Amino acid sequence: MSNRWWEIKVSCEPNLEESVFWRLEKFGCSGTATENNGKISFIRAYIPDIKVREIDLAALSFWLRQDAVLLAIPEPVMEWGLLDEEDWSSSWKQHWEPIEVGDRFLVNPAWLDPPANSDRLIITIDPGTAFGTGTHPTTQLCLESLEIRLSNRAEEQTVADIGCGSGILSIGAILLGARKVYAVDTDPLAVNASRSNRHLNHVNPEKLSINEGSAGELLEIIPDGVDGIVCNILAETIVEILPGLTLLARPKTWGILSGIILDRVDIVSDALETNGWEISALWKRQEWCCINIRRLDRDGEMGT
Ligand SMILES: C[S@@+](CC[C@H](N)C(=O)[O-])C[C@H]1O[C@@H](n2cnc3c(N)ncnc32)[C@H](O)[C@@H]1O
Repeated sequence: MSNRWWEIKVSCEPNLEESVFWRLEKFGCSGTATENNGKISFIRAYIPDIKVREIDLAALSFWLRQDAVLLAIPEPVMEWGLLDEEDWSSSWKQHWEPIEVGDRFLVNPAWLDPPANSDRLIITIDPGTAFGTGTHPTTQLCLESLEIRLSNRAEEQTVADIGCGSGILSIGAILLGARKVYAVDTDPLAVNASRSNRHLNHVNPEKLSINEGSAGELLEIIPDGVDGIVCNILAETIVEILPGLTLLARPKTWGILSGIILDRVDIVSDALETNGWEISALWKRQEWCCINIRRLDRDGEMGT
């Protein structure tokens, strides 16, 4: 018998997007994709049908509407239906084209040939159920920030990718020349997806380690910390794990934090100050923003 998946489709105002993502993540969805026409966000998420019953989906729909009422935003519309494994994977494939990101990257779906004459760094991705196709603004902002951070002495730098999803940011960092990347994700399906994408991109496991867990688990592997941290998770989760990220930092460690909806920047920025970080740049795209950070205690040296 083939595996089946619930496909959940939510249409909502862009400023409800973060709250919808948060609910979907809590619900256990590991695959999500979004399109935004400027006025409405269309979010798709997938979850194996053995994990939830229809009554759970009805409850999810209720919570999404309730969140909108509390935020005084028009209520979202949620629909759901069952897909066979084959339909589920072709549904992904239909909605995804190669995409240029930043000045250097081209993210190419694994089932399409890469463009012949591109001078870009090609990241080949089959996301499986994991987040990270390169189409979401939060992923793009991270890749663009990595281009800046690794434009200088990349070969000397080690990077931690917290919440690696499909592994797209880790692979991007390796292609930019990082010495070593340590990736973690709490979702075992994301860990599997990252490992198979590492293989698809011919990245040596010695250069990119991928494990289940979060900042705490990484600290056991690399007690001396890293030169850079990239973390594309929602604002509330970033605040929660910030003390752990801080333990991974050295005096000159830089950070890239994405997945933050504009009106949640304040909670992240307060937590950053408490944990000894300052914001060096803030990039916005649609409703999302990505914060580039550096340590406050850098022995008086100005960071880049
Ligand atoms: C928005 S996706 C980012 C995926 C990819 N890094 C990207 O930029 O496209 C967030 C990922 O973080 C993982 N995650 C959520 N909470 C986490 C935590 N506390 N520690 C580590 N990973 C977490 C999720 O399973 C998910 O794969």
